Amino acid sequence: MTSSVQVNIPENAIEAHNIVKRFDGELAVDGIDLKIKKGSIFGILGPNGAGKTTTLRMLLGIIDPDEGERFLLGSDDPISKAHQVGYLPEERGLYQSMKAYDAIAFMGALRGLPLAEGRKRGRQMMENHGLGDAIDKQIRQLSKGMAQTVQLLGTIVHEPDLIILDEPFSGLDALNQGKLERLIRGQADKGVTVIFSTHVIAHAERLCEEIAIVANGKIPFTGKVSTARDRLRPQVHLETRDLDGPWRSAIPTDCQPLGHNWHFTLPESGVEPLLRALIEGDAGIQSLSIERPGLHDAFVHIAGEAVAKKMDEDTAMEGEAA
Ligand SMILES: Nc1ncnc2c1ncn2[C@@H]1O[C@H](COP(=O)(O)OP(=O)(O)OP(=O)(O)O)[C@@H](O)[C@H]1O
Repeated sequence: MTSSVQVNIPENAIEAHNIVKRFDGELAVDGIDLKIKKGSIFGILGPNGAGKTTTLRMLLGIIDPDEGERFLLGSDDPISKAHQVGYLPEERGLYQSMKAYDAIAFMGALRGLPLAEGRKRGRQMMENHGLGDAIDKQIRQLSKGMAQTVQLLGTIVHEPDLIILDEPFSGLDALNQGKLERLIRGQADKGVTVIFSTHVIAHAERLCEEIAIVANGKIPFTGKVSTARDRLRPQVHLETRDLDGPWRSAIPTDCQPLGHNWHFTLPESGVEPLLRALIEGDAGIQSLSIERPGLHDAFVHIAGEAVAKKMDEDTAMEGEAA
């Protein structure tokens, strides 16, 4: 019997220290560090092949890292915590001949929930998620989106403390993606930790307080979405009546107007000195907007153009396939 080490890290659902995984000598995950707070929604963001699934599998204990260590709910033996964890793998699949509510109960039973209780909860959950008409239907009779929702309900039917979802939005239409976002928020509101991987920046931006950006088996950034965005300075878009005047010194010297429009990075001194100079210098402001960069811009800055382009292509390809 192997003994497991319990560490007291109450604030973190997951900790990984320098975990490495090679397949046939090739590095799939190259020394990743992660800390994921309990009760948070955490996004693992990166293009296909970046190492997201391999990382999740190591965190769950489905595969072991070649190097490094990871703790799931405080244990270095993640499998021992399986009853407290819900996992939606990237490969979807349910027994086609099972009734929908039974499929949910079956998944719960695999995580220790008595079948009768799973059936009761399965029926209730389907009602609550607008699938009341499909409760007694076989999986093969459901649409792809409905089957995926049933699988997701089966992932959470045993009321886990930690939910790990691998590309949960893949293959869902916009309506079902919205429903899934609400379900994830609802779980987090109950104090459940939700970790999901995605190659769609918008989902991470809408849902997560914290993210990890994964590129080529490494994590070039992990932390708050707002911290990632703050790595880039806001952009100023200004239209002036005049083209010259004392206010001109407030605009970076290398910025040339396009007609009467100026586009530049907000100077370090911030918004107020700029506004004061424009007003007191009588620039005749026709329009002014100051835009904080979004997560997409931050992603390009952190992961590089090539990785961002690959991720945009993955998203576009999926859109075509859906
Ligand atoms: N079982 C395996 N055997 C060999 N190579 C693997 C195996 N699993 C993953 N890899 C390789 O490891 C790298 C990382 O794959 P991984 O599936 O973790 O990426 P990902 O970011 O989850 O992308 P995707 O969403 O496409 O699965 C890829 O080069 C992949 O081909």
